[in-house]
Amino acid sequence: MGSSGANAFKLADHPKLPKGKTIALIVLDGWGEANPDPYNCIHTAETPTMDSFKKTAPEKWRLIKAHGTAVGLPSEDDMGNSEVGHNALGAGRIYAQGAKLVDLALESGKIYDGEGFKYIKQSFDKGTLHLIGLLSDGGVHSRLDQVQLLLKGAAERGAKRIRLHILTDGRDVIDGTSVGFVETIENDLAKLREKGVDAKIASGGGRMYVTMDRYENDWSVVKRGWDAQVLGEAPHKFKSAVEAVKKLRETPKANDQYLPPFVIVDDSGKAVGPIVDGDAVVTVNFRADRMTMLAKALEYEDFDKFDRVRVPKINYAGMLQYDGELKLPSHYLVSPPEIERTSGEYLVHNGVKTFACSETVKFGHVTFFWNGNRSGYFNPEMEEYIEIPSDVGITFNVQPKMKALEIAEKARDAILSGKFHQVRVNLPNGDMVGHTGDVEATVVSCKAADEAVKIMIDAIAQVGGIFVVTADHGNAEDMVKRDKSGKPMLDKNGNVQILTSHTLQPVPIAIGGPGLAPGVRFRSDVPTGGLANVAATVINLHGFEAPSDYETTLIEVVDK
Ligand SMILES: O=C(O)[C@@H](CO)OP(=O)(O)O
Ligand SMILES: [Mn+2]
Ligand SMILES: [Mn+2]
Repeated sequence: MGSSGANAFKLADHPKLPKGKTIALIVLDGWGEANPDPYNCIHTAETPTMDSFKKTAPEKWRLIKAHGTAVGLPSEDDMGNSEVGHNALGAGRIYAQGAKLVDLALESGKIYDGEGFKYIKQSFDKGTLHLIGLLSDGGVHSRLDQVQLLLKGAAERGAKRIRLHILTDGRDVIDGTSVGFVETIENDLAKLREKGVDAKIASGGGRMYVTMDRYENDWSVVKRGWDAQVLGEAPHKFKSAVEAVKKLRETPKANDQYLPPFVIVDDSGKAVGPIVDGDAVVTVNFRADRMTMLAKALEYEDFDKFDRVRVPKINYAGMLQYDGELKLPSHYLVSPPEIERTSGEYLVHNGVKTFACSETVKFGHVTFFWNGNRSGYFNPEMEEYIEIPSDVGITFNVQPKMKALEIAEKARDAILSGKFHQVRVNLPNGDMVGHTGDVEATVVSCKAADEAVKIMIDAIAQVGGIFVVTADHGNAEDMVKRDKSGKPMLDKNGNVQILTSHTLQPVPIAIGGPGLAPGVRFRSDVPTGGLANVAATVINLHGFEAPSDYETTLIEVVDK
């Protein structure tokens, strides 16, 4: 099909469901379902609105899968995340995602035959190959084994001088694991050196403080990385990265996510790996949101977000292309999934006016990811997207309510305005505060999210509309690392190991509201339904049949 005119997007009328209802489509970020437990912050928190759905209308409440192959990830051990979750929610189909595509390209060796690798290879003779990215096996933004394979593959194909610029994690993996990951990669580099490749770690820093900001929330994060990676300047200088990470973790409250930037220096105190003219650079994260800002800094000639001081002439490629619309970066090692004909695009072609809103840290989730990794509007006459500025310079346990109230109020106004048929929001609380590992703050955050849901549901009641409340993956419902039997695991000091990452849990979906036609309920014959089934469901509730290649709808209409 593709974009052969509006007709290609025409949807058939739903045989039973009416058009024109206002639908609030609410995504609670990081809100999974798990057994009651002291580390289940959603259970601990007062969440009367979310609880009421299950209690009062069990035939309109169910769980759906939000991790692993149900969202296009390599295996059932892969926790869900926002990118794949919102892609599935918006696109209604399951696409092999970045992690999987990179695995396949590395396994087959095709990664080395592509245009992107040939492009960076031009620098191997005279220049240095720099790899910049998240160093962990979290599998959300990058994966250690992929970096290891790429390192080896590049060395075998002629890279003589390699520098790594690492970002420590602690968000997709347990805090404190950075040391082990750095040791592992140092081993690999030592083996390469034995083979005559000059391979070293050149710089580093914690992902949330250095480089991996998103949606232009705080450019100073990217600047800190630029200074270390490109200019070779950082407040902390060390002889080795293992020493760096160990030392920096000794300061009170140190955390892998927030380690300050450091550079590795030689005996004379000179940085071992600034990026200079003639070098090649690969950003090794496959996921887009937290690499886009750096990609702009590396690629754009006109750039005014911070003073780059020196802009080296480099051959730069992303692991993937991070933004298909902006064609950013223009060179990449693996082609991203081609997500097209998303529900958002169908709806604008069928007269459904859409409003989308979140705060900065999740704004791209309900727009860019939702629309298949596409920036901007399909049709500005039919859509309005509102971004509420997120707090900057704090960790979100300090303000766990975040902007939930503001998002809900904007959505409420949009619902009451009568201008929109779909009002879509993401409430970040469970996820963003869950990632801090602060259990008490996460409880507060979940309550705030629940209150926000109530505001929107009340507005829907006023206009006779419909609500669909769901989530993109788990996080706040389980805040502790568990052994196989489910018991919390302890570290060597006897403290429980706090889980800052997402989970493998399913997420709830609830539908309701006075506009929901009588007889609508969840089908019982889609037991393995997942996030990708939501798009067809919502399209039905707007009064249309879903495209035939979409994952099936979760609802049926029984005669009443
Ligand atoms: O913060 C992020 O980048 C990820 C975790 O790595 O979370 P989410 O997928 O919820 O955006
Ligand atoms: Mn999320
Ligand atoms: Mn998250």
